[in-house]
Amino acid sequence: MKRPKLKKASKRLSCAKRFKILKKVREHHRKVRKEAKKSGIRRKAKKDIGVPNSAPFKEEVLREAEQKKQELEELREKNRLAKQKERAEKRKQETDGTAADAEPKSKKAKKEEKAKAQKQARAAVAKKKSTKKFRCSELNKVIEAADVIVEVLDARDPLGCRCPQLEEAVLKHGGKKRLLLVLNKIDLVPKDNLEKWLEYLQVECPTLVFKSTTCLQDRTVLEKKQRDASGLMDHSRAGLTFGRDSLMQTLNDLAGKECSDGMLKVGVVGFPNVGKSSIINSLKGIRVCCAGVQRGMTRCMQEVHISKKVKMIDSPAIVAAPSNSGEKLALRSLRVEEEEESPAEAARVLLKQCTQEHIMLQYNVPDYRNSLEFLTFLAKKRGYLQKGALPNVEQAAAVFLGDWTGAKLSYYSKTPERRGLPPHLTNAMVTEMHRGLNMGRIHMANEQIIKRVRCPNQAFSICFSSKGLTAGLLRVSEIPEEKVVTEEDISEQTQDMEGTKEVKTPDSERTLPQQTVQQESMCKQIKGMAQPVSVNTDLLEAQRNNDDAYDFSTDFV
Ligand SMILES: Nc1nc2c(ncn2[C@@H]2O[C@H](COP(=O)(O)OP(=O)(O)OP(=O)(O)O)[C@@H](O)[C@H]2O)c(=O)[nH]1
Repeated sequence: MKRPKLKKASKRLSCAKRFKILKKVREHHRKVRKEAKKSGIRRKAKKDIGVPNSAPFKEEVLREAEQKKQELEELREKNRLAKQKERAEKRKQETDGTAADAEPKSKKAKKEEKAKAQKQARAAVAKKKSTKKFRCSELNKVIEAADVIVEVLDARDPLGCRCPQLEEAVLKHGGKKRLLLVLNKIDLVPKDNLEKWLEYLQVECPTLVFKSTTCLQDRTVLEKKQRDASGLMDHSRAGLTFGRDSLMQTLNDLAGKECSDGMLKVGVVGFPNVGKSSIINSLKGIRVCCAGVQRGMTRCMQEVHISKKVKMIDSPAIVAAPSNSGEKLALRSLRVEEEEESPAEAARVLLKQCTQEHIMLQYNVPDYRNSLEFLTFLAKKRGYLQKGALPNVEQAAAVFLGDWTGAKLSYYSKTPERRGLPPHLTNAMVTEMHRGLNMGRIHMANEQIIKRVRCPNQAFSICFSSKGLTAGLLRVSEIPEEKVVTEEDISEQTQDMEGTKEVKTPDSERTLPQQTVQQESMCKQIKGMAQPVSVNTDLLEAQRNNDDAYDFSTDFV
């Protein structure tokens, strides 16, 4: 039997199917909109509903609208043309450099010139401050202003740090100015040696031992650390100060006795890198003066209030007299500073004053025949290499010299046999220097400090033969004129150097070493601008003798 036909298919759908369709539609619309947006088709503009026929004055309204439309179009066209013109002019100015553009340019140039002039002025001031004459005049100002002069001595070579001219300049005031010796860096010398030196110096002048903190931070860093919960107190060896109380007590005593206005001015003087600034920083408890391995960091006098009664004055280092022997000058790298001697030469002179075994032990290098070999070993060991993986002897020498004035190397000098007072001191002066000081308390404090401080073992320290007092220049007139290298000189020299580099002569064998020597000397003069890259002339020699050497004129096509 045939089945009856159904009336009509039902439109009923399951919900899932219905939602699926709706979703698909939405997606499709989204896609269309996206594509329309991409192709720049805007939404359909709203249809103007026009003016209904029933409106009164329909004709006038339409005419007015038309007029407005035309006006708007004209304005748009005008703007478009003006913009076009402006753009064309700008382009023209850019290519031709017309007057319109020259104005902002000249402003820029003026600004640049001003900045350059300011930079030059600053450089000139910095240069002036680094001259020996300026340093000397600043030191004289400190001596003049201070009631007490603290002469800082590096405990590793106390005699070499004493300047008879300075002591004379202080003592000539006949008791109005007091002189104190402070034996700093006591943590770098063996205890026995320190005690001997203290005994030796105390006979001539009141001496206090001191160990400065070498890792102080400035106020901002300190405050930040205090705020930070993890900021713990620095109890490391470098962070400890010894001798602060003793020195402060002595200065407070002097402030009570010597000072009428209640504020004792204490000038801190000495040769470069003996630790003048570090002592002031240690007394203050924060980093107020610049201290560091670099020589001659302090250039101007700087006053620091330590307490209500005591004010310290940091001073630039004493200028050493050129009449001093090479051995004395080498230790504090004084001639290297003036670029009168190369670091390698100063290192050679210094090595001659030391026992070879001690140097080998300290630097952990094998037996060496001469200073050059030692420096080569040191350069290899520390990885100071230059082009072609050759040991950089000059760098090794500079580091070696830095060690001798820095904060780590342990060496000591033996006390000389006493043969009376030095020529610049008299018995009356010595008595005057000890007047009013509680010497018993100072001795006790010194002993206590020596007991507490951790000193290196004599067996691991370098024994060094000191060459005695170092003469200094205290009169500005005695200092010879220095040639101040200006920025112009530098740029001229650099240009010359570039010129020398460009010279091409057929006989390259002769010109190459000459160029190198010129460049090296120039580089030495332009300190800080470039690192001298020394060329191993032996290598060049070897290349010249090498028959198989690559010939560019024949092999290179
Ligand atoms: N181990 C040790 N190092 C110290 C001590 N005092 C200073 N130093 C280090 O010696 C170096 C020189 O210290 P400075 O305070 O800059 O010496 P300065 O005499 O003020 O130097 P200039 O201002 O350049 O003349 C720094 O690297 C200090 O960390 C000390 O008591 N012990």
